[in-house]
Amino acid sequence: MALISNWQDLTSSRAVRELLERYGLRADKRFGQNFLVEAGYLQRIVAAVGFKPGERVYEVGPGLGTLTRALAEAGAKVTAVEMDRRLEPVHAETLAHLPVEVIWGDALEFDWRSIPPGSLFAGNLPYNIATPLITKLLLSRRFRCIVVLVQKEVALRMVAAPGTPEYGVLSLRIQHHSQARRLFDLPPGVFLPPPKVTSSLVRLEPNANPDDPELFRLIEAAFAQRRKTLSNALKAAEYPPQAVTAALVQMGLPPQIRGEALSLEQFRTLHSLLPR
Ligand SMILES: C[S@@+](CC[C@H](N)C(=O)[O-])C[C@H]1O[C@@H](n2cnc3c(N)ncnc32)[C@H](O)[C@@H]1O
Repeated sequence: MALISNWQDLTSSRAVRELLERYGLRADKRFGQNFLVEAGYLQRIVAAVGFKPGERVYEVGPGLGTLTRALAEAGAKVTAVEMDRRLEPVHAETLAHLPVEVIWGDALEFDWRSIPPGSLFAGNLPYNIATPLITKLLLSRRFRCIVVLVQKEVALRMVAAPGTPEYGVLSLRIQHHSQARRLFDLPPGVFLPPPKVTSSLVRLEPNANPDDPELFRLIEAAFAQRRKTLSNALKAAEYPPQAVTAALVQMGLPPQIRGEALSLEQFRTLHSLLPR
């Protein structure tokens, strides 16, 4: 049986099945393990990161090391955070002699503020941690580019415009901290095992905006009860109703407007008009 000697060796279902079998492993659902097994998509992900030769890329969830290896063979140094320790002996084969450092642990617990500003990120993210992880990456303010493979439904929420069903707190969080683009979709069949849903690649270019907890308290209150008017939703969260009404008038917005109709800019204005 051939050992893994380049990244293409990891890009077929058969090779990945053999590799798992050889190490007595099964993809573990609890860790969101769906391994990417299609070379063309991997190349497009590597290209989307846009690193210079020798630059470091931070990755979460290297899994068998497929994307990790593709990044390293394309000239990146990689620091990857992986939670599933069972993969350690696999990496000894798949990532041998490459400029890759693996940190074992939960990516949600990792101190992303400890890495240099202007860093790059790439990851085929486990579905269950995608949203909190992306939020943490943005709040760290350490990245100039973040490329993530997520469920299409999450990608649509990330890039949604006001007034659409997908628009919500995540869309506004992403917009506050970055410019986001959904680059392309990946069908379930390019993963092993195939997930139930389509995935999408999203590229974020973070800006320098710090967190604004008070603005996001307002936004969360506005979306806590989506079907209510903005005024009622904010009243329920104990914002002073008269001040909200006056602010809406000043902004030229109808009293019955719902939170989902407001852009980030409008939420910022509303926030500035309400008493602290
Ligand atoms: C969707 S797989 C991606 C594997 C590989 N990068 C690929 O593209 O084939 C997600 C990976 O994240 C790892 N993982 C799950 N939860 C994690 C966590 N909280 N912190 C770090 N890694 C995690 C899983 O063990 C798995 O290797």
